[in-house]
Amino acid sequence: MSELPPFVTTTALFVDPEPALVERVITQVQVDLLQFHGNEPPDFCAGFARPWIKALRMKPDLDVIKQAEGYKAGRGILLDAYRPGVPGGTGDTFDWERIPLELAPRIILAGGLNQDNVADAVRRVRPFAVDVSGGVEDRPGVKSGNKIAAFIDQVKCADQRR
Ligand SMILES: O=C(O)c1ccccc1NCC(=O)[C@H](O)[C@H](O)COP(=O)(O)O
Repeated sequence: MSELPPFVTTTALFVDPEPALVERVITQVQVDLLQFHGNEPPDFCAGFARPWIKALRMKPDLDVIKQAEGYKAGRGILLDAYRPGVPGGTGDTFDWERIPLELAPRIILAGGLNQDNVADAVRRVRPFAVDVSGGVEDRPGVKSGNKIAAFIDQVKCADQRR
């Protein structure tokens, strides 16, 4: 961690952790931000000495505005695709039309993004940021420098056309 350049944010991602685990991680690792990707309630997310973001998985009946209001103390809301039994990294997209325009400045858009669809996503949703995992991998768990570069190029391109 000490070799990281300035302005890089280290994020610890949890799915329904025990509080003791979060405490142990933030004590032992230089973590800047917590990402909660399970069913953690707002009070739980806010219970540690770190800023946090909350992932909401876009289950068909999810009331996005109500949920986002509940987690308003966080630094942002990550919207991800919903697949039963899979907490994240599904590679699935969801219907971006479900994202209320007024939430866009707080939204980190995730779910099935890749170099072919991210420009369209940025233009349509206008999120604060995008998040990608599988779409920049050569095979599961192995990130591709070329795919990451192409992905970033597409995001920059779409940003310039805002
Ligand atoms: O990426 C994972 O394998 C993962 C596993 C369990 C919980 C969360 C996980 N990922 C969290 C992320 O923020 C992913 O980047 C996000 O789900 C998007 O993934 P993808 O659809 O593969 O781009």
